[in-house]
Amino acid sequence: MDNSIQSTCPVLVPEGERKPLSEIERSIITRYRHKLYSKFVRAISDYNLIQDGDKVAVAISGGKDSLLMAKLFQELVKHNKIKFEVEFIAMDPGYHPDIKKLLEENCKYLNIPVHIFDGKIFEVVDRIAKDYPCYMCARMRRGALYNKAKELGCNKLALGHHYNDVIETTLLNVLYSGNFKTMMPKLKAQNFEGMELIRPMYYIEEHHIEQFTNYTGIWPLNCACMVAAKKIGNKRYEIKEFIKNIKKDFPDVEKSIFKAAENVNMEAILGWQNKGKKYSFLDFYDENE
Ligand SMILES: Nc1ncnc2c1ncn2[C@@H]1O[C@H](COP(=O)(O)OP(=O)(O)OP(=O)(O)O)[C@@H](O)[C@H]1O
Repeated sequence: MDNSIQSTCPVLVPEGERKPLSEIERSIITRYRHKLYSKFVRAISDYNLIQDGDKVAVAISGGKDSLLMAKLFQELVKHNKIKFEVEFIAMDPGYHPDIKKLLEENCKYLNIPVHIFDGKIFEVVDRIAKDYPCYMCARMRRGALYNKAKELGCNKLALGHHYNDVIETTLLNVLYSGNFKTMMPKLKAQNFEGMELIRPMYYIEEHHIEQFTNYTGIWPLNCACMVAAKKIGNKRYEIKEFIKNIKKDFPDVEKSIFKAAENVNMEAILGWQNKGKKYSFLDFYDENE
């Protein structure tokens, strides 16, 4: 892969003035309806992510994706088609005080009543997982978020992963881990009984989130990590560039990668795993002769 490609966090800094809240909220169902709100609602419906009676903890890191997700949830609650409740949660993993202030200010400006709680994850990860901080951080973060969600009486935890995260994860697994595994729109939590993780931004394209963020004039948190930042190259940014390059010759490449997980042909698969057990096509080769 080209060594000159970006291996650190891309930074999003909106060019214009911050728009009034009423304009930002209106834009979600007018200017950005097709690109954002309709796709959010469609993923919730296609994958049956939310039902009447649910209480969803919406996880906010303060980045562009989760700030938008919070506003999309508020819009959905307002529309009242599904009778469910939301709580907004943000775990402070040990952010620099200026970063934390930006998170608080953005949530206040956007009228997102967020519960910010201490996770102290950066400190622990830096101490015990110096070489692979991202993996450990993600695991600890997930646990902390589930705990908080449970404490608030929620049965679902919503994360702000989007369409491009899904595609990049699928490709990362094929290219670097030698397996075919996508990022699922929902899954049951393993260590938190009755709790489900949902990804309602599943169909939303990242460049549309960037367009929206630019339009709002809100400065999201960029690169708030205090452990891995600048220490290691991030394969995800390399994959982003890689996809961007293939897209020049094959504009539908993202759609194809996304669809691949919907169209797995079980007659052309050598092996698979299910509930921790491995299978080979040979195990079933002589069946139904
Ligand atoms: N400190 C945190 N507190 C609460 N939720 C978090 C936190 N960090 C991450 N999340 C949740 O996990 C999702 C994925 O995290 P990741 O670090 O990959 O974010 P990202 O792709 O940079 O998205 P974002 O723009 O929302 O930060 C976020 O969108 C958010 O829902």
